[in-house]
Amino acid sequence: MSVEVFYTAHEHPQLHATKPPGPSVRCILRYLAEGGANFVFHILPRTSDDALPPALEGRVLRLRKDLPHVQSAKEQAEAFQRHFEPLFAPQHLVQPELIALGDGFSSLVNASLATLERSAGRDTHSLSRHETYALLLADMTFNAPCTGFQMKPKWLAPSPSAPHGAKRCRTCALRASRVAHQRSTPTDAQAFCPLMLVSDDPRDRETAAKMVTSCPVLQRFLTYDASSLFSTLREGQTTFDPRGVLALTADASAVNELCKAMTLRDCTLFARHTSHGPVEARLADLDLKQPAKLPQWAKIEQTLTEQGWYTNEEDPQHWSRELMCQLSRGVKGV
Ligand SMILES: O=P(O)(O)O[C@@H]1[C@@H](OP(=O)(O)O)[C@H](OP(=O)(O)O)[C@H](O)[C@H](OP(=O)(O)O)[C@H]1OP(=O)(O)O
Ligand SMILES: Nc1ncnc2c1ncn2[C@@H]1O[C@H](COP(=O)(O)OP(=O)(O)OP(=O)(O)O)[C@@H](O)[C@H]1O
Repeated sequence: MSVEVFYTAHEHPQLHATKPPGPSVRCILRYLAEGGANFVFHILPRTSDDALPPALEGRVLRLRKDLPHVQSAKEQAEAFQRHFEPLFAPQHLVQPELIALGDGFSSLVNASLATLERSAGRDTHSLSRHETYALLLADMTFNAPCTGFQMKPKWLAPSPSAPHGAKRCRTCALRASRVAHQRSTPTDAQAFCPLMLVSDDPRDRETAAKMVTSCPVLQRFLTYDASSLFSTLREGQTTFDPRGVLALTADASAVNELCKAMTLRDCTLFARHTSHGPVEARLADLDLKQPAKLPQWAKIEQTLTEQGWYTNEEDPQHWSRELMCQLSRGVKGV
């Protein structure tokens, strides 16, 4: 699905649905992917003879979905700057930049999205007609000879809500419960325990790395060089959520901290490298989660505990010995 739009930068960068008065650059938005909360588009020149304006070169456009739990692009950018940018080195982040949207932009893109075959469950999602901004992000896709990967590190420490003697971390427990119901997400398909990424034993880290990528350089990066990045992620997850959602007080600042921890538990790591170049690794999708999700997070913890997923004591009909999780091997990883 592609749609033609117009870029101007008179006062500030802006994308228009129709040609505005004065000079503008035509460009093409091509659907790349979508998650639960956002659409992502490649930005291309109109023809191979045209060039993109420097501000759009090497960028993708992220447009937020019209869903109640999704913040506006401006709120996303502000929350990123306030809460997450200070935690990581700039070279390890995908920095969002705001770009304004002209009248009719969302309707134009929505009409194009309607022509696209999208995954069931998400095919009704559309752009908010009231949104006036989108985000420009570094394009982290990669093409040969460049190799790369995208993965979610997820929960790098055991859930503080899990019962004593848990044999599964939050990610492994949720994966096991979904497998029992014949469900699997891309995170489940990663098929390693996140605690392995932060294990003291490099052999564990290497095993996880091999599940992420077949590229030896990127495996080495994940096993050794990414350790401080994963440690910072884990520290944020545990510092902002020391007691777990079930022990949460109504205190607004505790709720906000939990939302930060949950954001750090659901971000994406992109990494890539060319044959002789260094590895470029950046965290993305650091959109502050919203308190509206609290009941859902609490429900997940309750279910994982009550149905025995944490302790590997699930219903015999679904039971299988946990082999993947570090906790089942008696390794704490924290
Ligand atoms: O609850 P989880 O751990 O399964 O995480 C959800 C993710 O599932 P995953 O396990 O990574 O496949 C889920 O990812 P998918 O849609 O399955 O790719 C979303 O990221 C969801 O966040 P949001 O509702 O889009 O804000 C994520 O929800 P929360 O991070 O708000 O819990
Ligand atoms: N900067 C980027 N460069 C290349 N591809 C990207 C980039 N950002 C996102 N994508 C692609 O678009 C997909 C959806 O983007 P994103 O994770 O931002 O959406 P989301 O709705 O916030 O996701 P989630 O469902 O995890 O909440 C990603 O999984 C990835 O494949």
